[in-house]
Amino acid sequence: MASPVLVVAAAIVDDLDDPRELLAARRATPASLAGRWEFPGGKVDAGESPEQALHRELREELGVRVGLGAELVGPDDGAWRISDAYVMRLWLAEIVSGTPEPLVEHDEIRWLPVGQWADVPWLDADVRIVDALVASTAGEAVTSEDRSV
Ligand SMILES: Nc1nc2c([nH]c(=O)n2[C@H]2C[C@H](O)[C@@H](COP(=O)(O)OP(=O)(O)OP(=O)(O)O)O2)c(=O)[nH]1
Repeated sequence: MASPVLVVAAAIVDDLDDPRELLAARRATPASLAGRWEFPGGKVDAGESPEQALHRELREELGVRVGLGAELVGPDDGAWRISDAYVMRLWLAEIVSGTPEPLVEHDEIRWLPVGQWADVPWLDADVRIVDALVASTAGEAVTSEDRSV
């Protein structure tokens, strides 16, 4: 069987040191995925490193440049198996220039506040990844109630 194609994506947060908002993107295409939310990103092209591909995809899809933080290491040889055809790697990221807009395959982007990161209909394969992301950033994401004490 052919080895799965590598997809790279970003969990873009407002602040890598204190992540409170997560950027989710709603797919407009293809019809089978339209209306579901995902991490912006895409396939790695021949000759690209995963990180190069991720920067390219975020420029093309959202019009932003990012700084990458830690990778959210997955259970499938360090990555996240998302289907028979694809395996995904995901990095935390922070915008360093540009204002994100849904330029290509998305019709909406949304900053999800802390505590509501799972509250949109993510692509099926992303649900466990969002859960892992919430768990991995829980220690850093301080609620507004915490801040006031
Ligand atoms: N970008 C992205 N793709 C995901 C996620 N979760 C998930 O199952 N996928 C699937 C959807 C697609 O079937 C597959 C490939 O992603 P893609 O369609 O964004 O790749 P791409 O931008 O390179 O697409 P294209 O230029 O070939 O049209 O991965 C996710 O969180 N982000």
